[in-house]
Amino acid sequence: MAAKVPVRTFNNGKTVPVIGLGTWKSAPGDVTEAVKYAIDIGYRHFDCAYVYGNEKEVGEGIAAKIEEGIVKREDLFITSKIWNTFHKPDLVRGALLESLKNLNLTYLDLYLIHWPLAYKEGDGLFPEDEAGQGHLSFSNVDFVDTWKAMEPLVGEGLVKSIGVSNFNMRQISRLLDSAVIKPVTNQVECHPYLNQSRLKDYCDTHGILITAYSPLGSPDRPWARCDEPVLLEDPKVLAIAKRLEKTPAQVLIRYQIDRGNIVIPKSVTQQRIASNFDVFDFKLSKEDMKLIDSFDRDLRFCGMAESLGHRHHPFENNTF
Ligand SMILES: NC(=O)C1=CN([C@@H]2O[C@H](COP(=O)(O)OP(=O)(O)OC[C@H]3O[C@@H](n4cnc5c(N)ncnc54)[C@H](OP(=O)(O)O)[C@@H]3O)[C@@H](O)[C@H]2O)C=CC1
Ligand SMILES: CC(=O)C(C)=O
Repeated sequence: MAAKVPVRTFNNGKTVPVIGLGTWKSAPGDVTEAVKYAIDIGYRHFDCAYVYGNEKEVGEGIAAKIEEGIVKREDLFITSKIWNTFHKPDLVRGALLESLKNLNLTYLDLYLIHWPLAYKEGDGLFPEDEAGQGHLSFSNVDFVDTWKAMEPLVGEGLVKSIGVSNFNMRQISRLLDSAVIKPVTNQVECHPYLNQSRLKDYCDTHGILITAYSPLGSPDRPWARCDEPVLLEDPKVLAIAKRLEKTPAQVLIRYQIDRGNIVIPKSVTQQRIASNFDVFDFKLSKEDMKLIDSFDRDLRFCGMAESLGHRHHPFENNTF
């Protein structure tokens, strides 16, 4: 039997496994097998999103393992995210129902506002503006109003918890001013090159857990440039991994766990899915944590450059 994954507790008392499998860029043809294998070896947490275009295939992996009797639905923690074109309050419930249908589930454990940015409703997931120069068409919907439409979903039993993603400190503060339900997590890019220490301190103060996305530096992001540093090949990370007799990925994953974060590395490769999960037999020393903290270089790999100019862009104006 697979070992139990340690959990963290949200501000609403619900628990979340500290490590989950990311699914962005996992091809529909690969992700079902990846999810099935992950469940077999003990993963219980899966990070999904409508915009990843593979929820149906993730759901097939989950359904297969429930059918086989390996897990029950309540053993699993499934996250999805509302995409930017569905922020208008009257679209929110329908967007959730669509993800539930894709995933073949009756409820989600966690539903996130994927970005604080709203795009024009109804014209595909990346609507272009009238000039048609590849510029995105924005919507004026305020994420505070989107949040107000998400809150009733908890009472309805369609989602157990709600949270945000890619929110900066000011945006969380605005949300908290009117929220009836506090977000349980802010899912943000987080790794040694962008360790988010100030945002983390702010979130800690308000009982909001950080979920670290792209913890390995997202080497397969579609816009990666060959002149950008590769975190998994950083000689300083390699040296720590060698000294501890761990893989660089294990060190990067353990870094998040030892900071109190939740971490969601993505892989569709069985051997990596397994080794990324094999991180519960060691802990980084205080000295190594401090050393890795010092690698920060404010380097963001998922900057949402195509939405610069949006009034709710989270990373413009040097806001953390
Ligand atoms: N809320 C948001 O806006 C965002 C959320 N996310 C979420 O976070 C997840 C993780 O982030 P992501 O950007 O995918 O990037 P990660 O940092 O998790 O890196 C994934 C890449 O690393 C490779 N990899 C995985 N394990 C290893 C290993 N042990 N050794 C070497 N290479 C490895 C994978 O390859 P392979 O698969 O081929 O094995 C893949 O190319 C996403 O999948 C998604 O669920 C990510 C970005 C934005
Ligand atoms: C990967 C992802 O969630 C993005 C870019 O929004």
